[in-house]
Amino acid sequence: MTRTPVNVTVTGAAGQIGYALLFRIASGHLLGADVPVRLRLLEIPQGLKAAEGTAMELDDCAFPLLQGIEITDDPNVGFDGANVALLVGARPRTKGMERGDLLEANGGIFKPQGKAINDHAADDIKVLVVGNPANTNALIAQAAAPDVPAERFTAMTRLDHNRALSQLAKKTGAQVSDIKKLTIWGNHSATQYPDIFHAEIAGKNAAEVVGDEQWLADDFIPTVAKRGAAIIEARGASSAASAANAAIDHVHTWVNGTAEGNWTSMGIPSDGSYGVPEGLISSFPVTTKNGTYEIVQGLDINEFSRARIDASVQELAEERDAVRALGLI
Ligand SMILES: NC(=O)C1=CN([C@@H]2O[C@H](COP(=O)(O)OP(=O)(O)OC[C@H]3O[C@@H](n4cnc5c(N)ncnc54)[C@H](O)[C@@H]3O)[C@@H](O)[C@H]2O)C=CC1
Ligand SMILES: O=C([O-])CC(=O)C(=O)O
Repeated sequence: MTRTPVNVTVTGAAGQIGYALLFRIASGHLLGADVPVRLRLLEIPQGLKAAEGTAMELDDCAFPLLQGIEITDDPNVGFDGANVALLVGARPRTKGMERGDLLEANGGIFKPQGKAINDHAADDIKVLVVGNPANTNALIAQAAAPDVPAERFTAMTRLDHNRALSQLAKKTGAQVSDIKKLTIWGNHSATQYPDIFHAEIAGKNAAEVVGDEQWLADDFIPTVAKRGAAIIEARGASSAASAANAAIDHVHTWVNGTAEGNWTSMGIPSDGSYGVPEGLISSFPVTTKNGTYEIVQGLDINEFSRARIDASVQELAEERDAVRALGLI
């Protein structure tokens, strides 16, 4: 194997998403079947023992691509030389709790991690924040890393994107692989807006194929937006395997590119496109190529969509103002 190993840091490695994520990173699903990886598992002291157990299991898989595992509770060590950082460790939302409640508890985690990324990560660092509230946690980490290009901090809305693909496929009888150009706008929260007006199903406009605005408003959008809560209700724990899968998809697409004629959804710092205030980390339709991404421009936003995008962006602005008031950004 001639390629240089890529250093991948995973925080919250001993948690349920970590357990579903690490084996897929080590087996080549994150970066590619020919890319060796070195894993850094960052945990809090109480999580170290369980992380060691997971590392033992990773050893026991004898993954040919896995060139080392290091476990630490020190962010300065955890992010040293990191090329990819998956910030998963956070306090998960429990029954009846909204994401806003989590802002303060999680702010204390993401500020020091952002600083450690600033001081120690590799120059090409790419950051995906999974831990909720993901968009605003990404903003906190980014604000603490002024030397890292702002666009390297992203938040995960790929799970929402995948959920929307699946719901739309079910409704129309299409295969997921027939659906292209679906978009999640805004926050990874109940205000998010899954938009099918530009989506295509086997080349036909998805909104026209569905032809049922009431289903969109009263069924599709709330089902996708509240899926996280529905999983918690059913499982007694928040989404784990599907979240890990979406994290793999997010980074894989960022690094390896979107297919011609398609796009994906990522929470990224706004450049002001589509009226989203600059700097907010909001989900947009993006294409990716050679490890960079671009917002898809020039989409017509109808009234139905405009109101929903604005509502989610308003929530992001409120979260930003709240963490600003707490001195976290
Ligand atoms: N963006 C998205 O689509 C989704 C986000 N999530 C979020 O992902 C996060 C993780 O979820 P789970 O793995 O289920 O939680 P979990 O509670 O099973 O694991 C979290 C782990 O993070 C660790 N941790 C806490 N603070 C840390 C710190 N400062 N540094 C390093 N590790 C730390 C804990 O010790 C624990 O092992 C939650 O915030 C959850 O809400 C979950 C599903 C989807
Ligand atoms: O709702 C939660 O807390 C977990 C989550 O983000 C999701 O499943 O989308």
